[in-house]
Amino acid sequence: MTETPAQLDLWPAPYASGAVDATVTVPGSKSVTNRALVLAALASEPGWLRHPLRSRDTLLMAEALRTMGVGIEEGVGPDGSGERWRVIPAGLHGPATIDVGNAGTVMRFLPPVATLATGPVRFDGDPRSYERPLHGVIDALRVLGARIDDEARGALPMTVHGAGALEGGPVEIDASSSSQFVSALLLSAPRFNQGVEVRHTGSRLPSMPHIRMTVDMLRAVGAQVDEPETGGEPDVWRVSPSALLGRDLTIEPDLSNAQPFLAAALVTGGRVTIPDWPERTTQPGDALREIFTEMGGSCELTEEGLTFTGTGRVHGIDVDLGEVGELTPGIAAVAALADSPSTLRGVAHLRLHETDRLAALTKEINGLGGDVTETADGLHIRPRPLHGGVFHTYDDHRMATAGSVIGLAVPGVEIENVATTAKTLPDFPQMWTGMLEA
Ligand SMILES: O=C(O)C1=C[C@@H](OP(=O)(O)O)[C@@H](O)[C@H](O)C1
Ligand SMILES: C=C(OP(=O)(O)O)C(=O)O
Repeated sequence: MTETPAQLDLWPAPYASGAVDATVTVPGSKSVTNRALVLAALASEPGWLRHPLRSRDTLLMAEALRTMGVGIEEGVGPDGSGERWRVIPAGLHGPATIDVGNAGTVMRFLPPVATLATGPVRFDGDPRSYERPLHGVIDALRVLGARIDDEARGALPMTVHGAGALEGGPVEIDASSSSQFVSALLLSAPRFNQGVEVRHTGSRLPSMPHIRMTVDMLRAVGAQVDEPETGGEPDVWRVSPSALLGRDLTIEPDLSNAQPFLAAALVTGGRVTIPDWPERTTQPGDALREIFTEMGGSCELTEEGLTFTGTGRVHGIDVDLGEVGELTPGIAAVAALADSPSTLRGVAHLRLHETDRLAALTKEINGLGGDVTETADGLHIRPRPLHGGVFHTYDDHRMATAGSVIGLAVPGVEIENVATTAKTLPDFPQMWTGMLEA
């Protein structure tokens, strides 16, 4: 049956009649929260997470760890200091069933953890999770000594038969389809008998800042990591076996979720401040300072946070986004509103993200009158006058926020299933309207 508009869940994206001027507090980073949960669960003593992100992806991670025996007490700190979760490690056990949703971090980071549990741990998730690459993790874990039943061969659903320990040691993987393969193996490696030596053998390795984030967070809990950027062999990471410390960790705001708000300043010629923007960070969203400046704005990092100011003019950009792939939908949205063409390169692997992001962006921007073509590894975007219409999101949070950016500048854009932003930013619609009312 074909879907009629009446059956769609449509959210009229607010149009900005003038320049936005707002301060927007952005919740914690998905990538940092889910790494912190895994590392705290594998530690030898309890730990705390301050300001963790509470969203679908992080609640799935917390629930999965609980199912294997970890204690996670969600709560708020005293005197309105915000969300504060206590993680109490325990002997990991099956039988357990883990719902990964469509969270790359859950489907990739937890199979190595499950090898350390006693008993079978079943992994299942949204239909899209069956299509997302997982072979790098499955094949590597087998080489390192794990028993896995993957009836779909290299994909979900599957069962990891945890033996309470994993031998570990050297392994080669091709992580060109997802950096999360490398991060997954490194995060659990201190608990493998021999630790791990991961050698990436493929061509490109995307999302390097996310691998740096993994290495930094491992070191912060006491792990010993050798890696290419501090003098190690290229494309080789080594983690030694060791106990991990329970820490009291403050989670940074999610800079990729700050993107639509910064984009709002850029496309309306306004000003947006994001408090608590870290001075130093491994989050890929930090690259927005440079990318959005090149596209026509300017930014300043002060004690108040990052203030981004637009001029009302938006320029196209030619940029390799391989390191910061998750920023692509938001950059494409801004590029569609620019005064010159853009070429976004280095992001072929986005075809296997929450949805095929290259196809989805092309179809939806063109559906509003745009002129976008897919290239082998990205998008070519020639700005055209856009008109209103339905912007489909394909269960992809970043499609919903990208469409909302276009809606600021184009009257009559309706976002289908804006609730999909719950994956990483459940309050997005309220935050967006709040920004415009400020
Ligand atoms: O490790 C992480 O937290 C992430 C790594 C990246 O994945 P890919 O390397 O698969 O793109 C990124 O796109 C994703 O949003 C989060
Ligand atoms: C690719 C993304 O998520 P995941 O962690 O599910 O891979 C993303 O958030 O843009």
